[in-house]
Amino acid sequence: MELINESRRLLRRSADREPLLKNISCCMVSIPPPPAPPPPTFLPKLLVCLAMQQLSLKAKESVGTTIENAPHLSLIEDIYRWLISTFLLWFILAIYFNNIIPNSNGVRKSIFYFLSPSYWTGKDGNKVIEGGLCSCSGLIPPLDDATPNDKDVLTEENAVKQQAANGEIGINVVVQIHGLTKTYKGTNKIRCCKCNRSSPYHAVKGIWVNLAKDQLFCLLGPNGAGKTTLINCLTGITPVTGGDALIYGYSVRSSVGMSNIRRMIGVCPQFDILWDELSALEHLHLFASIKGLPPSTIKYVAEKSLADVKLIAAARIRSGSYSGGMKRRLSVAIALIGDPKLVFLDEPTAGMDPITRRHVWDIIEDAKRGRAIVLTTHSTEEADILSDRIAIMAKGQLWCIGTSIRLKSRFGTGYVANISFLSNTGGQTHNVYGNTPVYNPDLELVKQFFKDRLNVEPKEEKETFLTFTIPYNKEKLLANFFVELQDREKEFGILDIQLGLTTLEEVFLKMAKLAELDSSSTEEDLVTADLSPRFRIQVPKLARFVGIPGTESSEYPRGLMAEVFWGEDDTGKLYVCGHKPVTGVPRSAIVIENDEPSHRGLSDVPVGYLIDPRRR
Ligand SMILES: Nc1ncnc2c1ncn2[C@@H]1O[C@H](COP(=O)(O)OP(=O)(O)OP(=O)(O)O)[C@@H](O)[C@H]1O
Repeated sequence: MELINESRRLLRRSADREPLLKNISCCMVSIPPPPAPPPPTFLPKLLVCLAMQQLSLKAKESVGTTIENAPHLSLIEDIYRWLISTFLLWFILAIYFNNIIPNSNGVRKSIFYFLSPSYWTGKDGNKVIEGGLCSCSGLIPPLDDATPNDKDVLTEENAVKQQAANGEIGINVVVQIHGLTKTYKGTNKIRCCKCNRSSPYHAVKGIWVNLAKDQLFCLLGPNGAGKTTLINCLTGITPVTGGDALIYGYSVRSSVGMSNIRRMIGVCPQFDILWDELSALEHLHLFASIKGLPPSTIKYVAEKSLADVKLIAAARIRSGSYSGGMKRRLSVAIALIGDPKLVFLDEPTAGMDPITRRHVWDIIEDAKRGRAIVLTTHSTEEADILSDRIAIMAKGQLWCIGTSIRLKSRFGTGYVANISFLSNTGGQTHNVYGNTPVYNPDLELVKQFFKDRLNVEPKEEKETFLTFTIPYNKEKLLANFFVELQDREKEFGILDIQLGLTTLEEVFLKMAKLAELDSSSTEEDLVTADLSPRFRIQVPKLARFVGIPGTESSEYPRGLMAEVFWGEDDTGKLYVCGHKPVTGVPRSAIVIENDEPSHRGLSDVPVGYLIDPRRR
């Protein structure tokens, strides 16, 4: 308004009118002769203001003229033409920038993507790329072609490779993953005239696996194993860097394939993607419409889905006010709506109470029919109950694959026998259900019985129970052993005997440990530092006082040492950022660790040893 008032004031001054008109005619086409509009500012909002102003001014002047002769109408037409053209310009720019600016997953199209014919034809080749606009991506180091450590993973890999070589996909196979690799590029970002480089990270390292129809395939793994990355690659959220995956025969590497895949899949992402302002019912209506359900069925389908996930009572409440568990249930309902042929559930029951979780398990169990489900979870119980096949993933690789029983029998420590005893309080023996005096529990006798017959010691021992782990090689003895144990129940004061396989959790922990050991054997735990022009050594990470090997002399019989200081670079890597002057190791100092350099160092640079100069 200030601008309009200012322009009015200017217009009143006839001396200023001439140059102002010139200005206007430069910037706005076909503007009729005076009275001229105020100076253009190129803002569409202002164009509307101008139009309104002109309309009110001219409406007064046009009193008594016919509508055709009204002089202000052509001006308003021009202004609207400008509005439409600027709208189109902004709209096209919005689409362009939306495509070239990286999304939350760092994925974008190339700057000249619109020049590629594939963009317009929809044929293959219209690929997305990763990285920021102002960052130069580093080179991706090649991934070593590692052979799986586990024989079942290797068998699966060979079977898929064989099928891929013959170009065949089994009748029941829904997803065929061909050596899928995902490497997050290290980027060089320029910040404050400084170039920060982050190193590339192999999140998924060449996975070969077939996923079948009517089955739930579970990916178990510790944090950062690469489960979500694998799902993101299969759902097209993030582009793969190597290998491929065929979903119902369509490749995830092709944009056409991906658009066909998207029509067949349902996804429950790890983090709920919901609109706070919409209710559960509105969400389901929206997704049902997007998935192309006939409008006449949408209401019924949406209400049924809500009933399945027990959200009927909250159907019309805005999702912004839902609890975490309610949001997860809504996300599960969204993933299953529209009868998708393949469903990805990324930690679907995270944050749910045990009752709701069990209810969602029933829904997932029912949903298996006629489709394949890929589930990631941290709950071994959930994996055990729901899965037809389980793969344990760590450090981007599969460490084992198979049914729950197969994994337990291959990687579990054996059978677990839990023997519960009657409680023995205050010299009186009681049945746990009442006060009826019963036989005295004799834990020692039972321990001896296990020792004599199976040669096993209790793994856990409490006043009222004993737990034994029985190795698989004793399997043949078990039938007679437990018959005898049951016969002597009263003599031993046993209340209950339970025999089971080792838990999936044990298998999970074992695999996670194996992966950890494997990576720590290859990861660097030494940092090279120059303690002076003379002394270049490898310093154990976070060491404070470091002895310099080979510096013993008559002056310093225990050699030289330095106190070092640590810093972290922008990528989180530790480096020696400083040190105190090199001095002799005090006589009283204690050497904490002095591994042979050949065991720890990978180069010719000697490895410093840890010392504590203050301890005596
Ligand atoms: N956009 C990204 N850029 C760089 N590294 C990433 C990116 N996304 C994930 N990573 C890294 O890839 C690895 C695998 O991450 P991912 O989220 O797939 O693990 P996850 O198994 O799903 O873990 P969680 O169980 O915690 O969800 C992690 O080390 C993570 O830091």
